[in-house]
Amino acid sequence: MAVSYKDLGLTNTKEMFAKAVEGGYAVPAYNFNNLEQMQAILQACVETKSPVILQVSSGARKYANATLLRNMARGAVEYVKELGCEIPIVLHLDHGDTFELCKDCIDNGFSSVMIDGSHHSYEENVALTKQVVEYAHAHGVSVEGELGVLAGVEDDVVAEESTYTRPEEVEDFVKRTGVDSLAISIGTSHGAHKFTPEQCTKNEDGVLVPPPLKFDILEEIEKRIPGFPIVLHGSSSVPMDQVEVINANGGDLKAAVGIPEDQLRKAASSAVCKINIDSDGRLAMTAAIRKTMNDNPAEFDPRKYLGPARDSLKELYKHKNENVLGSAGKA
Ligand SMILES: O=C(CO)COP(=O)(O)O
Ligand SMILES: O=C[C@H](O)COP(=O)(O)O
Ligand SMILES: [Zn+2]
Ligand SMILES: [Zn+2]
Repeated sequence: MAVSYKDLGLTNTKEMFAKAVEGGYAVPAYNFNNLEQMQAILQACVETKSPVILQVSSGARKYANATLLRNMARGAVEYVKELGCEIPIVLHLDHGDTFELCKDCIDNGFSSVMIDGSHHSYEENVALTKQVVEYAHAHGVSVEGELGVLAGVEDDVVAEESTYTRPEEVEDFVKRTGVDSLAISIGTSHGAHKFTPEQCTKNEDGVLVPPPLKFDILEEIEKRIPGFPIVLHGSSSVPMDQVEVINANGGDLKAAVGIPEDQLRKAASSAVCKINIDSDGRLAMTAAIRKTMNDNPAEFDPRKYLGPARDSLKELYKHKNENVLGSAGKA
């Protein structure tokens, strides 16, 4: 039997995005695969009074089981009430690649889905996205589409180079598909290695500084679809202090580079109203786990290393909400 997101107490993105575009901030979209990530996201967003998008990739569904994830989202709504602050919560499919997957999520309590047809031809992308929108909207569910390809691994597809979004396509795409938001490619990419050292310059401290995002493309897009909700994927900043902790405790992460926070702040103040962050959370958890295990070699209670990992993740997300996305206080 199908389960509607409304029965779980979740919301779609409609009002959430309208407020974010109007207010010049971005709603955080944090990926989760397990209990500790869920706790960290919810605690951080309640403490900062931020709306939140809980993101589930198809990999997360395989890892954690769709039924368990759905019931965790149901639990999330009750948990935030218990914490004393009712923030709007969206359960979102990240990088859906087929109609069937999107339909399955819609039938299983998701309030928002992404259909990423950007690896297909333009016309195929339009047709696939439109098909998902028709089914989703009949159920009150929001849909995110994508135009342009991000470099890196996406939907198990490896793109060596990004293809920036073509502003001249966005108006036609939005009109013909009926999507509620649009993910664009302006220089971000997935993972902890977003740029090669050759693509970067070095600042006076020897830190790699990547090329700036293509704000000219974003501006051109905004001119063509004024006020339309825009989404940025691949928006981890890859904090060097976390990378250093990982490497100092047996890790081996080389030449990791992310998107500088000032670039994201600037994007959040525009029509960009959803910013996707996953890798930074992975780094924070890994750093805390590596350090705790190294410092306490006799410890074997998972709570003793997952607990600090969760707390570090929570601090990271509070920082993002307060100092980067501007979503704090907007719930
Ligand atoms: O875009 C993302 C999820 O869809 C995550 O991006 P990062 O790898 O930069 O965290
Ligand atoms: O965009 C990808 C997200 O970071 C999710 O990653 P995943 O597919 O490994 O769960
Ligand atoms: Zn894509
Ligand atoms: Zn993504």
